Amino acid sequence: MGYPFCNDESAVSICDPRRRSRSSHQDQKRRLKLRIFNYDELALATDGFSAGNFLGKGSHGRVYKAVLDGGKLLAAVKRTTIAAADDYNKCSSVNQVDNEIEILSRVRHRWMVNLIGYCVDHRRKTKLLVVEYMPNGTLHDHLHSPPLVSSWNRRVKHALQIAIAVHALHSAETPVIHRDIKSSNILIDGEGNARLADFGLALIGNVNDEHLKSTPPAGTLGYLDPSYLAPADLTAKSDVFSFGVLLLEIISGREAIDLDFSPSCIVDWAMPLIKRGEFAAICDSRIRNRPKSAVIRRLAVMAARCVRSTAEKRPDMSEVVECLNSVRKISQGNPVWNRLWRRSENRSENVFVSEEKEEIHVRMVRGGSKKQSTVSSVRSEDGVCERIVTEMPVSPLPHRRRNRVLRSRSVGAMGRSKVGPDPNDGDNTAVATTTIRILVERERAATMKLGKSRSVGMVRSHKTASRKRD
Ligand SMILES: Nc1ncnc2c1ncn2[C@@H]1O[C@H](COP(=O)(O)OP(=O)(O)OP(=O)(O)O)[C@@H](O)[C@H]1O
Repeated sequence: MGYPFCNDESAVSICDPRRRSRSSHQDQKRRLKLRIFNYDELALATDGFSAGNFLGKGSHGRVYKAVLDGGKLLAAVKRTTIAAADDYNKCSSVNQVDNEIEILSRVRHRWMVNLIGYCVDHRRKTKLLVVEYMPNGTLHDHLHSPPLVSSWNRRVKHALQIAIAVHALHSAETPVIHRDIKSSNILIDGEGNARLADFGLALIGNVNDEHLKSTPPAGTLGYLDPSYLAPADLTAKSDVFSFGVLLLEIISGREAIDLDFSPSCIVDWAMPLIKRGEFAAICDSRIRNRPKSAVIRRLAVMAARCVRSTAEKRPDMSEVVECLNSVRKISQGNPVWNRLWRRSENRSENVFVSEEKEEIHVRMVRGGSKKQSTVSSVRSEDGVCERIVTEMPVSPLPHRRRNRVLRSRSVGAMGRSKVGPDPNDGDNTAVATTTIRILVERERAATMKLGKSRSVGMVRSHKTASRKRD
């Protein structure tokens, strides 16, 4: 496989080989050489892939910390085994690594974990991806592993950074749909910024391109768009759905699927509360400083809009970025912005206008003064209701037994695969919790139908999957 090269621009940069003839000069200028590593160099840099340098394990293989260039460059090396053709799981892993190289060699962004280079060693049947090293764990750790509890400001910043990265991917000259947005695919860099990682399931091209139309649905249960049932259903709005789930996770601090909650699926749990305007009930009570009511309301309504069952009605990522930008300004306490915001809060007309701009058609009913801890209701066309509650009761999230949380794994569809644990995985300790793997056979091009609960997927054939859209 030949991999074209990109430079590092502030926006996403894409090199599409199909466009090379048209803009070869421009392309030439934009290309920057990816490094081709040899195996020994990476073995040395990871101390022989030692346990001390082990960072984690994903569905494609293991990840190690590497010290390169005499200590000047820290990197993460993702190692996958090239296996026999009849090994479904490993084939799928290799396909995902190939896909990740293919996409990351064309796309770069400051809020993404970018590719530095790669190594293919046929003798050892190994492929290695060398990406930027992120020393501060995953967003999943920051949200769900006490004592790390992110502040509201930090959560909003991370949500905005990821929204910007996803928007850049969607709006690139040759768009990219990530298909696996989730908190464990967001890594935190040395400066505390959130970076989007793991492009193993991503697809590059226009949704009408043949290769996109023929790729079976894939993603992670709990984050997967329920309207993405067949290859033809794929649009950028599937990423918007996953981002909405991520936003709910950021607001609430609960997992996308958590059996200690009823309903266990975060969308089904949060939506009724948001519709009733009970924003405090979805807030992560572990954060000491309460969020401004405007912050939590805007975040919750945006999340609710992102997870709407009708894909077309979801906002696009530019709108999400715009909303999160304004939320960030409010949460940071920018005095000018706060003054403007308070003024609009005090005039129902302005609230109407601003919410209408967000395509939620609201009717504002003001009930009493703020001092009296009263509630104002804002009802949208689709039943999403906002209540501006001056005194917000905080109901703590119930105590969670960690082993009741389903750690979501990517549903691979880059190659042939099957349901069940990886038989080649001798070490399951890295995944302490239950792992769900539902894998879709490419040949059968099975479609995934999510029930109304949106949390549990089952595989259906084309014939049986009735695609009811609202
Ligand atoms: N660039 C990196 N820098 C530092 N640590 C990393 C990096 N990439 C991955 N890791 C660590 O390795 C772990 C495994 O990552 P990987 O992307 O392979 O799988 P995953 O996203 O956790 O799972 P899945 O592949 O099923 O989606 C991560 O949880 C993280 O702890």
